[in-house]
Amino acid sequence: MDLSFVVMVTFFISLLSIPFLFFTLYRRHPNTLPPGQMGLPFIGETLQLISAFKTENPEPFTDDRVSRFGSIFMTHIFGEPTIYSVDSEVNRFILNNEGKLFECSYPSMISNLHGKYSLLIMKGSLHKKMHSLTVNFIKSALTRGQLLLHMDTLMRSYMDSWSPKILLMEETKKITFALTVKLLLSSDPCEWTESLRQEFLLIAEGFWSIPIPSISISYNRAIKAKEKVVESLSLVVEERRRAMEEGERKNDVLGAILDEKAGNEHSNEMIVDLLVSLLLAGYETTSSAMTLSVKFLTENPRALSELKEEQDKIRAQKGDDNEPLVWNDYKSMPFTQCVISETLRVSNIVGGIFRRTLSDVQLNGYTIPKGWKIFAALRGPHMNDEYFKDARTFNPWRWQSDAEKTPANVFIPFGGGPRLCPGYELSRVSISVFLHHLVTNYSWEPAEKDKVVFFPFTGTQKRYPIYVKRN
Ligand code: HEM
Repeated sequence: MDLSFVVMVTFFISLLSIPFLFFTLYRRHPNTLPPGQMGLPFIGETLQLISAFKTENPEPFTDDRVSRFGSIFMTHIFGEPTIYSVDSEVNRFILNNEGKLFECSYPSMISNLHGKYSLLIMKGSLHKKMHSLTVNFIKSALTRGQLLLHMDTLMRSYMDSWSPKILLMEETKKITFALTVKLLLSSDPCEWTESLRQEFLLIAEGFWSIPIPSISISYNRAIKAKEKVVESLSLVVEERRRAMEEGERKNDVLGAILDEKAGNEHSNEMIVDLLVSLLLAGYETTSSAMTLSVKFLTENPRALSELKEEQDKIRAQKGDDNEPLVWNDYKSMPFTQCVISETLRVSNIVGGIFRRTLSDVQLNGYTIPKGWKIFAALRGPHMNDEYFKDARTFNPWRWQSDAEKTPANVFIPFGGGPRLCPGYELSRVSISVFLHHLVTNYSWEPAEKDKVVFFPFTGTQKRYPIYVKRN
């Protein structure tokens, strides 16, 4: 039988069964769920959400529903009835109760492309162990200084290769990829890392596509790219195991995984999935934050001049222009940190996180039944005037005066609880070093009008074309 016929039949059967399933789910707990609306059968409100997040101002999607239903409402997105929360306390509760009341549950296209041993998907004690191994390794690599040195060298050499007109988003992607590969595998940029990066671009394009290879070209390409990446990285792991047997040690994440007591018991599949998850999670996010920080600074000349003054001072204290930044330099950039926090707050690189309830859970007076999907919209509190005056305006100075007044559970661009982003400090340091070299050595201006969008990833529509000139 023709495969596409089978797919179509399956598709229509699921289409017909969704209202029934939903009706059954909803009827079991009719009065305990938050109010909301479910949109069309099967696709629910997914298209409204996507079209809002493809604009510069996605807020009306949530504002409209919050004004009618409150800060926790019910909707139907990405194939499932979902409880959508923009309430900061509820969001924090969800994050902190990971593994107890909730568990990570990304839409299938994302989880399929990650693999079952991805840090984002793994659960239980293995997740706990691998999460803390990653966090500890990154922390010590940063504070011991060797990672900062790599960053410095990489950023200078990439910036030296810039032509007068660049797409900043593409350039920052190359930089963050090279840096992550160095951190994970000690590999320097070469043909192999570039071809690996091309495969990662294809994988990322497959997120948010319909997860059926026979009807989605981008998903099909992403699956094939993932297979190539797995094959390529498996060879690296094999080779490293052999080298370690001969006594060779490398100070990178792969070395740390193989070095630990159970290192030999970890399968290649597990190690590769873990490496892939770090590359996927760190790559688009940090490069978007770098690009957007430059865009926001360009549009706020006063902020740019204050940041440049701070960075020029740091450079002036160095013996010569090639002297790399060290940890103490990073720790003496208070205004740069305000710019980074404000960029993260306004751009909401990760707009929210998906979870599933592990039992019936009480949230703000509602009972959310076991098995329901929850979306904790991290973006909601970040864009709320109650916590941030003129929340929709980029204002880095707010972090000088309001920092102590903002409750800790409100500003959470890196999530929280057991799944707190292991790359949170790494990305802040990378953005700081990037801004340092950019503002102390270059001037630039936008080459075209461009705008920020939030779907499928946060970034700019035209990848931020700029004319750039070395001073
Ligand atoms: C601006 C940059 C970044 C932002 C905004 C960001 C944001 C986040 C958020 C919100 C989460 C929580 C997801 C959840 O709870 O389900 C997360 C998790 C994660 N991030 Fe990041 N991230 C950034 C950079 C990085 C970098 C540089 C790396 C790696 C080198 C990284 C690796 C990860 C991984 C592996 C997870 C999953 C952790 C787990 O589930 O245990 N991220 N990130």
